[in-house]
Amino acid sequence: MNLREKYHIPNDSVITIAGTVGVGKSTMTKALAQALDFKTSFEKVDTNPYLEKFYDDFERWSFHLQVYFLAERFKEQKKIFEYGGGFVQDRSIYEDTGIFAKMHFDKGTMSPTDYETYTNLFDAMVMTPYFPHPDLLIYLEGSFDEIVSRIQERGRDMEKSTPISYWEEMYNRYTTWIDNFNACPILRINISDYDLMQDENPIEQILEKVGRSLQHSRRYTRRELAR
Ligand SMILES: Nc1ncnc2c1ncn2[C@@H]1O[C@H](COP(=O)(O)OP(=O)(O)O)[C@@H](O)[C@H]1O
Ligand SMILES: Nc1ncnc2c1ncn2[C@H]1C[C@H](O)[C@@H](COP(=O)(O)O)O1
Repeated sequence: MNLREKYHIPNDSVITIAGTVGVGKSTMTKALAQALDFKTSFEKVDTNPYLEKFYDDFERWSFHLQVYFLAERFKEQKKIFEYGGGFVQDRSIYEDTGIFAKMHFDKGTMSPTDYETYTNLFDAMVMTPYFPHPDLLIYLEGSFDEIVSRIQERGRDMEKSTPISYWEEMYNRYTTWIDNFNACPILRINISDYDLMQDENPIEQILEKVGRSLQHSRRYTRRELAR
């Protein structure tokens, strides 16, 4: 029996991993996809033509970057749909608007006109009945100090030279965002409870929780559809 069968995880599930920069989304995406024999959908950082420019000058590049990310994630979403699911996705599309675009607008590094254009585009593309939402959003959380030390350790120059206040603002916004998120079911995982780098890899404990959350959410969806 494979791990998908063991934990009752349907073959066509779409699981998205959310959380602040450096919390461990890519690491979790790889580990889960490997255990489940699912495909992965990663954010491409190295080939992003705007990201470094954005960290150099938020005001000049924030709109370009958001439109770029939206297009990339929408293409990935289409690919996931065409394959019929069976994916783990590194970061959800909801964080682009709920965290990043909003934060730059609130801080004055995205103009009101650009923000309105962006949110109109986002709503037209994503917040419709035609957009397939993930079956489960796994939210990774942990202490701010641990997350900042992971960003430093990973060593992307553009992130290392960004003031710590930026990461702190983002961290606080994530906490509020997840408490109000309702686009799909959520499973919260604290990085201090499940350390994927340990010798005793806790992936099966995570799969057990994923399986239970997926069954619960599918039962809920069926009940809602029957109403
Ligand atoms: N469980 C863990 N324990 C220790 N370090 C970790 C763990 N998970 C990830 N890391 C490290 O933290 C850094 C950020 O992880 P990453 O998966 O790239 O985060 P994200 O995709 O959320 O930005 C990387 O250097 C990674 O090796
Ligand atoms: N929507 C976004 N706006 C600004 N910056 C973003 C957005 N999505 C991702 N990013 C940045 C944050 C990090 O520097 C890299 C990759 O994110 P990570 O959380 O490490 O996967 O892109």
